Amino acid sequence: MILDGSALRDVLGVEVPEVQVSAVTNDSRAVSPGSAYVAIKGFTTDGARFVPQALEQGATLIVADHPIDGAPTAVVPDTRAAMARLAVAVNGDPSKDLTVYGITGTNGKTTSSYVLHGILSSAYGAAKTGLLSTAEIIVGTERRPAVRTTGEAPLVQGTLARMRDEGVQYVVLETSSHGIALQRVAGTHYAAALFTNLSRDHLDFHPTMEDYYLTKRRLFEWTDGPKLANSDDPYGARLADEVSGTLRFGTTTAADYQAVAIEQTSAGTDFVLRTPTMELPLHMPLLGDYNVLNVTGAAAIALETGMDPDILQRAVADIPQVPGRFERVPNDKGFEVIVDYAHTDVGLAAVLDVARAVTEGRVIVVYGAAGRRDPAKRPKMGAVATQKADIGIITTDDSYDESPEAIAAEVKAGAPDHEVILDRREAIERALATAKSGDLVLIAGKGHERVQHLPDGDIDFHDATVAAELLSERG
Ligand SMILES: CC(=O)N[C@H]1[C@@H](OP(=O)(O)OP(=O)(O)OC[C@H]2O[C@@H](n3ccc(=O)[nH]c3=O)[C@H](O)[C@@H]2O)O[C@H](CO)[C@@H](O)[C@@H]1O[C@H](C)C(=O)N[C@@H](C)C(=O)N[C@H](CCC(=O)O)C(=O)O
Ligand SMILES: Nc1ncnc2c1ncn2[C@@H]1O[C@H](COP(=O)(O)OP(=O)(O)OP(=O)(O)O)[C@@H](O)[C@H]1O
Repeated sequence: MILDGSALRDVLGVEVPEVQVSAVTNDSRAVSPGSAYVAIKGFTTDGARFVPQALEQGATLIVADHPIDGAPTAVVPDTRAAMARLAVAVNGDPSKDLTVYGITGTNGKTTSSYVLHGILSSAYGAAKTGLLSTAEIIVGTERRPAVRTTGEAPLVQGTLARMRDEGVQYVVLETSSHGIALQRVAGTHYAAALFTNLSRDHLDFHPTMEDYYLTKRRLFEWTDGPKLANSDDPYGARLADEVSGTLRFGTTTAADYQAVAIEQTSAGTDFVLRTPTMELPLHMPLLGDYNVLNVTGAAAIALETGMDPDILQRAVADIPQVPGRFERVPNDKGFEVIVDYAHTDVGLAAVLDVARAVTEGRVIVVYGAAGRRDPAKRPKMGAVATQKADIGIITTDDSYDESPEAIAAEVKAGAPDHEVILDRREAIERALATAKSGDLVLIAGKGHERVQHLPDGDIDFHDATVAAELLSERG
């Protein structure tokens, strides 16, 4: 849509010069003629520095929190809020025509999002469904890798508009706390919301756990339709108490949607979903207690938004592999090689429990901790790996500008017996060389990711591909 001066004044609620705007971005490098460039004061730099580039590339309007000499500027009190409002308006408020399911929580967002997307695709057809997630953005049958969990508002609203225009109806929007706090999803109409759990993470961004929780709670405050919270989790139980209309899911009798009679089989997991009105036996191809919770939440939201139970039952049986989540690397060596995205102490503990449950042999884990993020979790990850695996090799995750040696030393503080091999390929190679028939090698931390961020720059690295290469080199 093209917004003229008067439409822009309505959207922004401030004085705007007589200009026309057909797109919006906060990245000067992405400005095309007719764009509004929103100059955001970021955590590392000030977007105002890039106004000359934006103008040179054809920006017709600058949105900033202060007047900018020689540029047609709208001065707003909050640039991120203004960007969200512009992104909604310029894309014709796409979420009002879609059924958007928001999924938030510390662990299990991506898995729950894929599970719900898989269920919706089987029930309503792939062409009718979409997904914005950490791993991929899926529009109908087209898939592409995502850059972050919840992109900036122009990406979110632009993708929702494309979905609307291509006939998609049901959209799963993985919603991170950064996404909520930095207004990346502001103005989105959520038809339903799901909360998986909350544990220590992102404390480099949120000053306290309370702030982290309250940020996630906002998603539930915005949602008019069905809201489901995991009542096995203390924060989920609190959320259900605090936001009226929230239903509970979990494995205890406190839950409105309760998973009972859980049995792991070699082909997956069987359980019965006890709902307020029926008992629905379900079989899913996924392993692990946490996936029972992920599927229970997704199934509950599907039923609460009107899905037929028989259709749901078939859809759950057909849930596809989630990229990088307990992903098997096929091989003929007699041991299992699994890639998993677990990158917190809680996630690592959960996936190591699954690894232990499905193997008769030893569990060998290759793991590390990322740079920039909450350093307090590093020794905790070491302690969890020591407690739950037979052999541990500490390696480099995404260290960004932090020293890989220093991060590994912090992890090792919790795992004094674990060897440190900083080169991730070498660490994986050592684990594969150590494994014997019946063992399970778990490569944890990076899941679906295809790039490793290191102090000297980014390199291509995809755990499943590297493991497959090393396995074939071993003959
Ligand atoms: C803390 C955070 O989220 N930061 C994001 C934020 O950075 P920022 O606001 O500090 O931006 P900045 O780098 O200081 O730059 C200021 C402004 O100048 C602009 N700029 C900059 C350079 C240039 O040449 N031209 C230009 O216009 C930038 O686009 C930005 O608007 O805006 C940038 C542009 O969109 C993001 O790239 C950046 O994500 C960083 C890289 C990041 O790592 N974010 C992570 C923490 C994140 O968002 N994670 C969550 C949660 C994941 C989870 O659940 O685990 C997610 O949703 O992915
Ligand atoms: N419900 C859950 N509870 C605890 N751990 C889980 C749960 N679901 C998945 N996990 C573990 O956490 C890892 C990350 O899962 P997933 O990618 O679904 O979470 P996420 O919330 O999307 O993470 P991120 O926000 O970092 O993208 C998985 O690989 C698995 O090991």
